[in-house]
Amino acid sequence: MNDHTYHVEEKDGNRFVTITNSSATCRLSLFGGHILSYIPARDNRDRLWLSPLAVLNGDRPIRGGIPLCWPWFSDDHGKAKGELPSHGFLRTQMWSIEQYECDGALSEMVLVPKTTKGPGFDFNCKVKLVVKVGNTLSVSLVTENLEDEKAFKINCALHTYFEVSNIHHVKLCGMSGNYKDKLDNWAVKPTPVPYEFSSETDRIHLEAPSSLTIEENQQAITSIGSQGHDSIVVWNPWQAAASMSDMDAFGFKQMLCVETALTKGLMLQPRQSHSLTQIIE
Ligand SMILES: O=P(O)(O)OC[C@H]1O[C@@H](O)[C@H](O)[C@@H](O)[C@@H]1O
Repeated sequence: MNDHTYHVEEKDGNRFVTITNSSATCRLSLFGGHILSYIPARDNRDRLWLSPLAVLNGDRPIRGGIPLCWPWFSDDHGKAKGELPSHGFLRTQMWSIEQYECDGALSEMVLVPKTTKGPGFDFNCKVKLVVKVGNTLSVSLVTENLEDEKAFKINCALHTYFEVSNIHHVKLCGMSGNYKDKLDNWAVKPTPVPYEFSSETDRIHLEAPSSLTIEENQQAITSIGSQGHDSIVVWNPWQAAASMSDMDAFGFKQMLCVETALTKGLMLQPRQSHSLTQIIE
């Protein structure tokens, strides 16, 4: 492997791509178009958390990294809960590489899913994931409406699991306004100040800051830029991790999901395109 290429490895019916350049290494799974790790060369520290129990063979969505939610978020698909897959169907299909470029320090890969149609969504559109690996990791989920006359509604999210050393010492900085609390029947509550974590957390923040920072022990460890979103989702399962088969009971201590999301329903007009971007520094 040289600095200007990427490497593909086949394992357990899945294909894994490693992009390496002078700035960073990024590993992704073609099942789900799913980024698994992002390690800048300057400090060799993975910014993403991947569950040691994650299932990577395509049997189920991958726990950790950057799952892609599309064309709906969570169970907001208009049908009874469980009738359609939570977070949509992009994260459970094979993707392929459409384009790749690298100048030695910055690599850009474009991936496309096998299909954009599935139960619950039957519109003509193009979806692509644009991954830029350099001193920052930039991920854009782009949706283009290819219908001649029909508009359609989408929600989506870059459901990123950030690695932390100990959630008890973590603060999320830069958030304001109200959030809807899924754990309290969607009650609307003010964002806590300081924003710390001591129990299960599942919140849709209704304001959409373009810049957030995860601090640990008063030190900024990861910055999160967001574009094209209307909300930010913050999730940590805490004790509920114990009942998840792909997460160990104490895995919640090492992760925090901060998700750049569209949850309010975006109407995409014919020939219009939308890009949801997260930039990790
Ligand atoms: O287990 P999943 O389907 O990957 O979802 C994980 C979590 O994803 C979050 O985005 C949701 O707000 C939570 O309610 C959900 O539990």
